[in-house]
Amino acid sequence: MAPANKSDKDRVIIFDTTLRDGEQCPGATMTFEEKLEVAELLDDMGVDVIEAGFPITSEGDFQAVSEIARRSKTAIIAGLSRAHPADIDRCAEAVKFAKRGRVHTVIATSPLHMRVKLNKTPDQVIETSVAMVARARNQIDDVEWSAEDGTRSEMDYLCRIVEAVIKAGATTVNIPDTVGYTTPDEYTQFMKTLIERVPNSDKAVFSVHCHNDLGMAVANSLAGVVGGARQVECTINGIGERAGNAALEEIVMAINVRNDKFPFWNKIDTTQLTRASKVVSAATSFPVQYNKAIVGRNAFAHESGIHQDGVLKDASTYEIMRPEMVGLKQSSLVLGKHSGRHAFVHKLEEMGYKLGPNQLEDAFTRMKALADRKKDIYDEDIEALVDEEMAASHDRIKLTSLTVIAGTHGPQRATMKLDVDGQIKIEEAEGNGPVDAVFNCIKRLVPHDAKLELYQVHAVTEGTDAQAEVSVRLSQEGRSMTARAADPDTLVASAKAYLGALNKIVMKRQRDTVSAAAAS
Ligand SMILES: CC(=O)SCCNC(=O)CCNC(=O)[C@H](O)C(C)(C)COP(=O)(O)OP(=O)(O)OC[C@H]1O[C@@H](n2cnc3c(N)ncnc32)[C@H](O)[C@@H]1OP(=O)(O)O
Ligand SMILES: CC(C)C(=O)C(=O)O
Ligand SMILES: [Mg+2]
Repeated sequence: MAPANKSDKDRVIIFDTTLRDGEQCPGATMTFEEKLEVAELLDDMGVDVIEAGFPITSEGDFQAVSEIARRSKTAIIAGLSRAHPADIDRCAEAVKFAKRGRVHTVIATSPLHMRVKLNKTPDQVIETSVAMVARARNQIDDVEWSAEDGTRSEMDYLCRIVEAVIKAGATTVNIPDTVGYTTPDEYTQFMKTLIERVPNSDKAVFSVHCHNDLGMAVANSLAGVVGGARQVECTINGIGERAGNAALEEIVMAINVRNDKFPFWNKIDTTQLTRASKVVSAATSFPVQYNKAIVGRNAFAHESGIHQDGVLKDASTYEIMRPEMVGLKQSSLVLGKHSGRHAFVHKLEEMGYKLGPNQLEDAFTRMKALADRKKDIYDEDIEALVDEEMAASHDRIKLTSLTVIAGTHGPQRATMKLDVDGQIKIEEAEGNGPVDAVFNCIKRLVPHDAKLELYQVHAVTEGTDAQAEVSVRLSQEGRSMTARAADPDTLVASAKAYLGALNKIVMKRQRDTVSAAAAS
């Protein structure tokens, strides 16, 4: 039913061709089961017409279209066919199982395509179109006719052929921008002129089908609707021939968000858009570009401090739609080198940390330093960084700097600067490997007889730039102390972990001395 302030004439029929035009692009072929899964999802999310395939293509495509037709709930199931008797019959046979089926027949109408590709005169193309639409209508009530390369066709000729196919029984007339050539104002005018000049245009729904060769598929589709079309052909994630088709999620959200400019309505449940994007991406193995409108992983993510601060104060500062509208739980604040303190504090609070002003400032500085070296900062990185910050706040021995020479030509050599009770000390040491050199350096700087009982390294997150988390256990006089430290540099993490355990030993010894003195 139409929303309160809208009528049926403002309704835009959403025709999804992910399973036909989407699947046509190299590498996007889906299995039978994947096609069924995508079709079910499209049906559930309120797509009006699902173009399930091109039945003459192969036995597999015929079976997929037939099965999708059998399982269809409310959507019309369409199949594509050339303007060829065998194609039409095969298509009608496949979609006949649907509650509502559609035969979609296509033929090119541009001078170039008719002459070079079809080797037919314009009159022959009209004759064939009329015959094929009539043939389809003899088998099914719902017939769509498409003028391939429509936007490069001559207007007078297009008016003639469109009038003829509507007379022959076409219920939908599609004027594709097959090669993504048109522009928004041109396409609005094109559709307007065609609809005005074709005498029986009120007997069919006019449709747009735009390709993205110049990145204008969505803008052109909307412009075509402004020009009078009431069906939009599109695909999930904008997949399709060459640079793709108009993206369904972008069309639908543009109509929802800018209804002042596009005063139309459709039946899509927008909260399923994110899921649909993921299902199609998985089925086709086509990754979704990070900055893809609506469904890209950055579409509702903010890393810049000024933006994060704005979003925390009021999301509408930097978001023109709420993430819940497209099926996301919430927008995300990603920490990185562009982040500010507001977002950092917010993230810490979310993770259950409450730091004092000095600790917070230190942790923030270290997060920035880490972000300069590491591409992605995960919650685990923050956790490692803050835990270490809290543990290190009372340390008597602190690492100031470390340089290690490693490689195939040993011996490995470490140069280390430590702050020991406020005094800066520097030393060099060699070792049997870089870690050994680092630990030998510490022993020179802070002589001790603790034994190394455990040394363990693992990656905190994924990737070659992941932080290394090192655990070190030292034992002295029957007591063991363990410490952990994380850093993108494994040797720095090793030094910090060793010093963490050593600090614990020193602190413990200090506490024991104080309590012994108190007892005597
Ligand atoms: C703009 C679009 O997206 S249109 C849809 C494009 N999609 C596809 O092509 C995917 C499925 N296609 C296929 O599986 C095959 O191309 C088939 C089964 C349709 C045809 O295969 P073949 O018979 O081997 O022909 P082939 O694909 O090599 O050539 C196409 C033939 O169809 C003709 N043709 C092209 N478009 C049409 C049309 N709309 N109506 C009638 N004939 C057409 C061509 O002129 C050519 O005919 P010719 O052999 O007399 O020169
Ligand atoms: C089959 C038609 C509608 C098509 O995909 C195109 O012209 O791009
Ligand atoms: Mg196409």
